[in-house]
Amino acid sequence: MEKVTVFGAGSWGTALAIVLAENGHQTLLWTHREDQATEINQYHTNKKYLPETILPTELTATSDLAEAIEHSTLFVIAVPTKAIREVCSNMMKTLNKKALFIHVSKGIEPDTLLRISEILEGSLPAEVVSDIVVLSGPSHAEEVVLRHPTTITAACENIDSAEKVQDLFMNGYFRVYTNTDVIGVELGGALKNVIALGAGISDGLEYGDNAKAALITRGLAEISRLGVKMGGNPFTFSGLSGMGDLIATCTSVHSRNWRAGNMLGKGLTLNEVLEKVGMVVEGVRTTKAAYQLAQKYDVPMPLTSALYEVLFHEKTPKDAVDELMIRMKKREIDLY
Ligand SMILES: NC(=O)C1=CN([C@@H]2O[C@H](COP(=O)(O)OP(=O)(O)OC[C@H]3O[C@@H](n4cnc5c(N)ncnc54)[C@H](OP(=O)(O)O)[C@@H]3O)[C@@H](O)[C@H]2O)C=CC1
Ligand SMILES: O=C(CO)COP(=O)(O)O
Repeated sequence: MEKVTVFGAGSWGTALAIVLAENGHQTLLWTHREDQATEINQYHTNKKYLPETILPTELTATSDLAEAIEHSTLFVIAVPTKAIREVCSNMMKTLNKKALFIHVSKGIEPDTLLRISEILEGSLPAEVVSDIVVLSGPSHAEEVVLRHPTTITAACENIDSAEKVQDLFMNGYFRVYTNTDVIGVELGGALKNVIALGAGISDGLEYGDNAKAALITRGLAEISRLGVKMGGNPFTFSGLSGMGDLIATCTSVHSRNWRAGNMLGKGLTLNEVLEKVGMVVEGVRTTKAAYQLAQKYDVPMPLTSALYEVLFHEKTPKDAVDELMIRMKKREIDLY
């Protein structure tokens, strides 16, 4: 059995910490909120993020970052994309040993256009990183804590590190596959959130199943188009971290991104929506990054562009959909 530290006690960090603790690993959950660490240690709950869940008593929490670092050399990074740099920078005040970094965040940084593993590589000196593995796939925390069957992918160019992560997490309800295509896995996980916002908008407008199926299918086409141009393996986009996660996020009431889109489709403003969801909606910032990537790589991404206009330039969702429908005629398959 191993010692593992999970950094970030939101819904996903907590759910993964439960999986690890149930697998027999000595798991410490770090939160930047002292009151939350106390709640987890005393009451074995995390009411804000997983209100119905009782945490295993073996799972302990701390708000002391130095203690969290000291605990292990296996670090699960489970904070939102926009917090990764701050967490790394704080870690570097005490981190003086090599650790395996397993990140589970799904985003791309606007302006720098970096994926999470690239942000980690740039924020952490090589002396403290034994490897970086991304764990990503269709996996809502709310279902994992119910021990419902879940499948996910651990990706690293070094297959040994991916297999190490597979062994750490795998159990009877949490099945982990491996992949060496980090670019494809990270891009699939981040870009599906953009399309999920669109699927939520479509449902908010009550456009029905035809429209949502179109969004998922054409969304996958534009994710793959960009992803392949950026160096991802085309097959990865039809795997768990691509199509799998896209389906889960576009069709689930658990999805923060779908829920946010749904409220936008019903007419709420972006600020009202973010206030109501109360958890990270990664797709908003990633829409900006994806729009910038589409321009940088000269890849047509009409759904992403339409969403960008809705989120950042006050286009109404209905106008955006109408304009998508009357674009120039196209062939469906653009690889011939
Ligand atoms: N939820 C899910 O089912 C899944 C989520 N993911 C991904 O995992 C990542 C985390 O998502 P999720 O757990 O849902 O997010 P939540 O919004 O549920 O939780 C985020 C957690 O990160 C903490 N946090 C935010 N900023 C900082 C900071 N600067 N320093 C330290 N801690 C911080 C929050 O603290 P505070 O309470 O103070 O805000 C909170 O504990 C996202 O990238 C998401 O896309 C991936 C798969 C599934
Ligand atoms: O990535 C997720 C499930 O795999 C979580 O998606 P949401 O952020 O939309 O809830």
